[in-house]
Amino acid sequence: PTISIIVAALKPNLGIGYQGKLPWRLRKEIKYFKDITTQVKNHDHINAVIMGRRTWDSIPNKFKPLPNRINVVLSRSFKNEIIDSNVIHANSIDVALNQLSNKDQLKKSIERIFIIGGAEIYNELIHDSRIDHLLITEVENSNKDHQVPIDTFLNFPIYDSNNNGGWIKSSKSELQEFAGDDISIEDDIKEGDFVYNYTLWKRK
Ligand SMILES: NC(=O)C1=CN([C@@H]2O[C@H](COP(=O)(O)OP(=O)(O)OC[C@H]3O[C@@H](n4cnc5c(N)ncnc54)[C@H](OP(=O)(O)O)[C@@H]3O)[C@@H](O)[C@H]2O)C=CC1
Ligand SMILES: CCc1nc(N)nc(N)c1C#CCc1cc(OC)cc(-c2ccc3c(c2)OCO3)c1
Repeated sequence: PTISIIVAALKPNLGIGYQGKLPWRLRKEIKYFKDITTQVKNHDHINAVIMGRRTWDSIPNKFKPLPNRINVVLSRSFKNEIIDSNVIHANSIDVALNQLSNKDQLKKSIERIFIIGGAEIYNELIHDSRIDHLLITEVENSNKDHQVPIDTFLNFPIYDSNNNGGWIKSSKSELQEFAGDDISIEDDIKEGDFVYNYTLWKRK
């Protein structure tokens, strides 16, 4: 299965969190995240989401485990175990990927794997050659008089003019193809002071 990082980040500094939570509540963005991480082409398959322990802790209980997806939580103090049919604990990304490839212990085979945060996980895995795609929701603040409190940032090389870490932004039609026709990819979505766009990045 392909492995994609999926993240919503405030330009230009790529802020992604504040005091352990999301810095914003973007209704349509949450639906996009749910749809794109849940949707499978083959209904005998299921997708997996991999997240750091702090992100797991920060998701409100009523929303976790994220439904219709295998939830893998990473912690260095976890034993590697299957908690229930949809929750797996792992103490490294390698163990997590091995558990997901172990067909006989999973009811359905995995179609896509999404790395869903947070900062520590993103900033480690952006350098991992196993990551195939970046799905970045580029968020901008349209109200110059309103500062957005942020304390957590991505360290992604992709916007550096010279090297951009070998990543290149795909066209909107390539993103639409990745998402499939059931997911509408709107441009310049406005919610409150925020304007945001969904983007797909591939390796050169
Ligand atoms: N804007 C967005 O799209 C998103 C933003 N966020 C934000 O990110 C922030 C959380 O990020 P952050 O605090 O960095 O925490 P993370 O969610 O990245 O979790 C960090 C924890 O994951 C475990 N971990 C990290 N690397 C490894 C590894 N290689 N192997 C095993 N376990 C590992 C450790 O757990 P342990 O300490 O137990 O060993 C570590 O403390 C929050 O503000 C959240 O809202 C999160 C998701 C999406
Ligand atoms: C949903 C935000 C998001 N967008 C994108 N583009 N990529 C991501 N990786 C994420 C994420 C995430 C993890 C997360 C963190 C969180 O608080 C820190 C809450 C949720 C969350 C997950 C499901 C929800 C929901 C919130 O509200 C309604 O349903 C989900």
